[in-house]
Amino acid sequence: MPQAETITMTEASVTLAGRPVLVGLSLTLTEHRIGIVGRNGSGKTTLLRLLAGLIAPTSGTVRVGGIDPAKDRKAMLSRLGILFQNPDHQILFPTVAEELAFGLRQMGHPDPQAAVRATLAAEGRPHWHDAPCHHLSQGQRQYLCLLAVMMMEPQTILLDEPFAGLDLPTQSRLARRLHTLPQRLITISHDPTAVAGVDRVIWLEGGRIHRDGPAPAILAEFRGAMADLGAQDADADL
Ligand SMILES: Nc1ncnc2c1ncn2[C@@H]1O[C@H](COP(=O)(O)OP(=O)(O)OP(=O)(O)O)[C@@H](O)[C@H]1O
Repeated sequence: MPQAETITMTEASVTLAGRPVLVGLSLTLTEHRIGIVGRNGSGKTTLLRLLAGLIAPTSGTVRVGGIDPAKDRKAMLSRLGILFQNPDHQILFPTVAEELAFGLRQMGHPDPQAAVRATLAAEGRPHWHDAPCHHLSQGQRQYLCLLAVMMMEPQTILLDEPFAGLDLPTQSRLARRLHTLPQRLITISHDPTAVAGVDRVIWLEGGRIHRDGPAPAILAEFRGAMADLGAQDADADL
């Protein structure tokens, strides 16, 4: 797999329904493991959508390997994959095999069906092939979505709260699996545990970069600030 290309944002802002949601973000992302933390409503998911080209900046620029992700969706198939927080926002097809084949077909893969069979066999889940997606549990559906993304072998995978709604053993299994992936991972979470050990943490606050640096220092400060806010009943602004 080729090295993940640099992602850059230059003074990128997003206004939604007249409200500034992201404000003047300038970032150069080159690290292998990146965490983005922030409170509810701080703009994390909007940033992920912006990086993936699902929305365009209201002003400023976003480039993935020099390409505008909002303008060239096809070029992004091999560059960016997304694992959404809710697998049901991602799954489009009734059966596992159809779901897994879709991305490959979009990419012009010569034999998606054979690739799906091979992947399910390698995962020890050949019995999933014809299973209806809605018969899988939430954790299994999320795993299915991860498999679909992995099969497309994008350079970078964007993960939105990947551990939310999963029980502890499923979280551990997913964390181990993610850890071994050769791709660049950009993980978005309100939970500092989900991004402990990454190379770089970006802390968003009110749509702006509040802190940006090594995980131990930034996460210690983030935990402290969240504990202080929690002690103050400070959720009225959510
Ligand atoms: N389509 C939209 N129209 C208007 N406002 C929006 C839209 N999408 C998001 N927002 C607002 O933008 C802000 C940031 O939302 P976003 O979902 O990016 O935050 P988040 O950090 O991912 O939050 P959470 O942790 O709760 O998922 C919120 O105040 C939200 O209400």
